Amino acid sequence: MTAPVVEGSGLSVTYGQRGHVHHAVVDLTVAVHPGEIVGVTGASGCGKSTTLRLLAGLEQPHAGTVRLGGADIWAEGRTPRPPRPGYVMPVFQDPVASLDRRWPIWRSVTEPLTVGRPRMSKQERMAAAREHLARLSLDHLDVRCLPTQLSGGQCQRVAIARALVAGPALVVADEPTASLDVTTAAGVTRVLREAADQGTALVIVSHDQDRLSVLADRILRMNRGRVVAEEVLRPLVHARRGTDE
Ligand SMILES: Nc1ncnc2c1ncn2[C@@H]1O[C@H](COP(=O)(O)OP(=O)(O)OP(=O)(O)O)[C@@H](O)[C@H]1O
Repeated sequence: MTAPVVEGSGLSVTYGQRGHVHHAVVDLTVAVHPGEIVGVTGASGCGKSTTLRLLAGLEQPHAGTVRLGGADIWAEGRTPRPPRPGYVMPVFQDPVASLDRRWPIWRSVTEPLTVGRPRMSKQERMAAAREHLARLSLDHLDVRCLPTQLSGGQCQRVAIARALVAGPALVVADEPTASLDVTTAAGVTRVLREAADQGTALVIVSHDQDRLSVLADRILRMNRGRVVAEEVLRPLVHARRGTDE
């Protein structure tokens, strides 16, 4: 089996002060491998989004370690050290807030392509944005428009296109299909699965159990900050990708 893309061990996060302490995540251990889709579900407030932020290196745990690409990202203190820029791409719960309001969407979508790669012209970037947005049924959009001119569901798909465009090692997505109708959500599900088939690992938070059952290889159920159940839906995922054949 290949090395995990992300490995969280004994993670705990506590909010509040003495007397009013709230344990948002408690002793959480999880490893996600290339090409694997892990769903995280549970009641509102059980710690799903905090778990995503921990695995993305966006929040420092009060206890435990987070390894991205094998490196302990908090080893040197309060500044996370991911393996490389763009190694992990987040899709936040508020899709409008996750995009820069001043940037036309072609710029947001293709920004990850500008990091450590040959320079692309504006025309090339606009064409790449159109191509990736078309895969998410947004081919009718003018790529020069601003996020403020789009619906929440359209922004969500723009954010997903941005997250996937450069083939990151890991995508963490908070309710990526929440604002979408059934047909559009199915299209997004297909694109996320295709990304996994290309080797990207995904951690998806969702309240939608049916959607997760279709999408995920493994589902973690959380309650009061803890993983209380793990359901393996596709146990042969690593063999399927030929990593241990
Ligand atoms: N910055 C913060 N300060 C204080 N408490 C917080 C903070 N962030 C989260 N919490 C608390 O930690 C707990 C877990 O929050 P989290 O957002 O991870 O839950 P969730 O399962 O994602 O919820 P939802 O499904 O409603 O988005 C909640 O009780 C929340 O109120």
